[in-house]
Amino acid sequence: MIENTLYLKALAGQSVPRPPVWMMRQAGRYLPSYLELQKKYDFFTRCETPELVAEITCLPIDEIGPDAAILFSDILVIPRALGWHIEMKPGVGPVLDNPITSKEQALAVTKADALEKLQYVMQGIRATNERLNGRVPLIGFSGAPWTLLCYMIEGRGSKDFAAAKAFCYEHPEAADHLLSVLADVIIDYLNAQIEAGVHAVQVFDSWAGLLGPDDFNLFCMPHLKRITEEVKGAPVVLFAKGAWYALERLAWRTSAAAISIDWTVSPEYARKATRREATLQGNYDPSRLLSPVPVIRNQVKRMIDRFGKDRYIVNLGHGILPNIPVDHARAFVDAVKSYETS
Ligand SMILES: Cc1c2[nH]c(c1CCC(=O)O)Cc1[nH]c(c(CCC(=O)O)c1C)Cc1[nH]c(c(CCC(=O)O)c1C)Cc1[nH]c(c(C)c1CCC(=O)O)C2
Repeated sequence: MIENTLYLKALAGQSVPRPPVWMMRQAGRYLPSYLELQKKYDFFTRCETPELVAEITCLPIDEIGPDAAILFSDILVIPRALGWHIEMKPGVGPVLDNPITSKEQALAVTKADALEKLQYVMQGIRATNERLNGRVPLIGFSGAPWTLLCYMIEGRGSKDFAAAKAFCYEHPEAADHLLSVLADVIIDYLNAQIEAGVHAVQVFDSWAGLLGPDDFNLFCMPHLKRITEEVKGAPVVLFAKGAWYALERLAWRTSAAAISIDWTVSPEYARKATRREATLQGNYDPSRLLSPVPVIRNQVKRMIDRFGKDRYIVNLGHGILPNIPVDHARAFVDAVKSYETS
């Protein structure tokens, strides 16, 4: 039994006294307690050790108090399970040792034993639920096929992922093969997470907005749609960052329970684009958490007034930044908890 059901109620479209709140990347580098663990263990050791996963996932629950926990892991565990060696370089981000450069390499990718290699995540989920002890629901997640392809071809983070885009435009069949295999793995992976005990899953398509509407239809939409249809037993939330033009499609032509949005669209636009009936999540500008606390409080209140308290999950429009003072993160969450319609 889950004590705090606000997040799950919002996903189910049920009325709530106030909206739930959590923050993307809430278990991360703005927390001094996390930085202590970062010094002791390397990144993928943290991801692969169930006790550390449980401990890190619970840090923000104990210190900040959001209404849901997100499993500590990373989207790049999938390319790792497919055989890529990845290093998380401080100040640089993820670096893959031999990114895909040829059509032949992309066509040779199969799902192989990826799910077996990811079993440590399921162990992490079980350990986390024990530690959470039903206080809040646990969110599982995966990267989306397009965003994972970006890293597998580019080999590292990039402003425009120009090499990944060029590859897809030159070799559309090979790109489609890779995206389809990734979707297969993601479906198995999310279903296994649900079986292990997560209460909802979120699919991060962080680089969707690098594509225009037509290319989004080619490289993102069919796979996101299939994932929402084939992941069973828990609500699926889609976050296609930057793809404001696809809000209507994401809400109504997939089986997603909610759509997460970044801060470049207004609440009014997002509600209108999703015909006012979808559950939306977002969309506070992460940099805005640098504002003075009274400003954060006012902006959160106004944001809830504009979205409405129902069918709404308060969140940031992208991950929390490392330089956010913990007090400001707490003020964001507290502002939602003290929300009253007046
Ligand atoms: C694109 C992406 C990645 N990872 C993720 C995304 C999608 C969300 C987004 O767009 O922000 C998702 C992610 N990564 C991490 C989580 C854990 C749960 C959470 O608190 O949200 C989640 C949900 C831990 C992490 N993943 C990473 C860290 C920081 C490195 C460290 O702690 O040593 C954490 C806490 C490293 C990471 N992982 C990734 C990058 C680009 C980097 C380096 C830059 C950065 O730090 O943001 C890939």
